[in-house]
Amino acid sequence: MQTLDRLTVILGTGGTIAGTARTAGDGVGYTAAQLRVDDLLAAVPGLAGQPLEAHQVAQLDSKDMDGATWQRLAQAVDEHLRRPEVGGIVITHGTDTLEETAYFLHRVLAPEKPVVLTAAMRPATALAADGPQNLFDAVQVARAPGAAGVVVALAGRVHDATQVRKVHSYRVDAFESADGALVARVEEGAVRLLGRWPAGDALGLAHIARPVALWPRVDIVLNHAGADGRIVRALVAAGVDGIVAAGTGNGTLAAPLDAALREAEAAGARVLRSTRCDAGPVMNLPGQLPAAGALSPVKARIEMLLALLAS
Ligand SMILES: NC(=O)C[C@H](N)C(=O)O
Repeated sequence: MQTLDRLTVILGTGGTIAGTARTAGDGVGYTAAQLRVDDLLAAVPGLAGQPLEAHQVAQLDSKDMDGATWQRLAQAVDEHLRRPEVGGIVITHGTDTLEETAYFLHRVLAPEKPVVLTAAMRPATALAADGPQNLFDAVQVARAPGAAGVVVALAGRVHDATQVRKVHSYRVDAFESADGALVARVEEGAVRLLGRWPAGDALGLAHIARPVALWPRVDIVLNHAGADGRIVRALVAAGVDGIVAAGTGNGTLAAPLDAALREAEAAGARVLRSTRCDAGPVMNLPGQLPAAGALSPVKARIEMLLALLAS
């Protein structure tokens, strides 16, 4: 049973939450000069005196997130969660690929203790930085009785790793859950549960232990007006192992793209149809390439990568 005085471990990975702005009015997230996770904690007076421990796992703009950093992060999360005195983990991350890291950790670790990813849309030195409040909220989520699984806490809302997407390039509340279903809200430091904490079956760290240079190659191809099969054929020639097609609507594909994907499948590549729409599932229909269900293209890519790692 979780008690309120258990330790929360904060793992820093970089992102705009750790970024410094060029000028006080720069609200876009210049991240070249990055603050360490201890500096981020020091900027949140409300966290003083709480049982926290901070470690720097990476220091990058999350557009540059990669498999090796995921391996290191999953390893660190697993190690800290095994410590009986640790009640939960907070990960500070960039917003750009946050939903991918959250989904990856969910599928690999499916932790019983809470793992809360948080971020900021504005740099730490912006006039009205959002990082300190998000970090404070994330710690409250990690310490909330009953909290579990991989979630994302940002702008007072708590999202399930499987549902969350970045939907806005600039707004402070840049994330949404598919169909609007939130796990919880954070109000004045209190966590109000609205849904369920995420749960699932963990694949385990051994599943991703292969050196990243030997991981299968999975790419995403977009359907659009005038799309043809040239990119797909180039990918097959380059030795791609899997292709996620971000289709239109319910995963529909222009005829030449569909034909090229079927050729890729016949040549041995795994193929999945997802949708470029912001929400909604892609249904499996007779005679069509396999569907990714409710997974967004980037999460379907992770799912395929993990499936191919098993083979
Ligand atoms: N707001 C942000 O965090 C954006 C930044 N480029 C990142 O993902 O690291």
